[in-house]
Amino acid sequence: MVALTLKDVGATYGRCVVLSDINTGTLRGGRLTAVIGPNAAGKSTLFKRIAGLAAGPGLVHLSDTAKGPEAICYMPQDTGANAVLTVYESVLLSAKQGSGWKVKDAELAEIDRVLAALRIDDLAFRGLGELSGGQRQLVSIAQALVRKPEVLLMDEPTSALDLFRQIEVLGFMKRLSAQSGMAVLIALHDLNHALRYCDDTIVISNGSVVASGPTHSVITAEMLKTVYRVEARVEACSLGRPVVIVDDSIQTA
Ligand SMILES: Nc1ncnc2c1ncn2[C@@H]1O[C@H](COP(=O)(O)OP(=O)(O)OP(=O)(O)O)[C@@H](O)[C@H]1O
Repeated sequence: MVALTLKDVGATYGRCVVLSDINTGTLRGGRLTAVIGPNAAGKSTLFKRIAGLAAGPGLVHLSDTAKGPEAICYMPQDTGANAVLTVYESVLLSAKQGSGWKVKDAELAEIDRVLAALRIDDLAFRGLGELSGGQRQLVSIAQALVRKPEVLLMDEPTSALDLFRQIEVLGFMKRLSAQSGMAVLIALHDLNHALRYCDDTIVISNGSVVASGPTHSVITAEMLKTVYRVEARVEACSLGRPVVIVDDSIQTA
């Protein structure tokens, strides 16, 4: 199974240093890892750096990969809609990225399978430009999945989805990563989603990793206070699951 390790990784935009000295333990296939942190902490930049779309020092090391650099797929936060294409065409185009133009029956079957799994098969022949924000986000997930990456970097993939779709997509990603051995990193703002679905969590603040490890040990009242500046509790709900309850913001002078 694929394993991703970051050693002393940094990222810069021109002369502006946005990330520095990012070290992770080995991020293994088959697991979901949440990447959390306040706005502008550097989560998207970390994904871009891992995907080779941002410059910076350090080493992004991928082992046990069958595909080499093609193994990594980055699903951006903002998904532009090319109004000319239909959903099906856009997903097919994504599946064929980097390979020839001959389309095999197995590739078409895979597209059908992914669209059905995300319950957007009814949108297949709609134009991208006429979709809602949530529908577009689901199409972006389909575009990423048909590429069959070994490492999938999902930047706030549920931000436009309703509650039902949020838990459906995250539950689906958890089952898929366990079955396929894909390593999935998900930038999230909903910490209860991280607690429920993600095996591990990396906390980024001001361009550095301030905590990482099993999600339940990382999302604590102390971390919420220092990183997010909120008074909060992590308590078991009536079903025994840990949940974050936010009481107040901490006002600083
Ligand atoms: N292309 C760019 N050029 C210069 N600075 C950038 C660029 N993209 C992002 N930044 C800066 O890098 C910092 C980190 O941004 P990034 O998008 O990685 O944060 P984030 O943690 O994903 O935030 P959010 O939760 O708000 O999406 C911010 O200060 C941002 O202004």
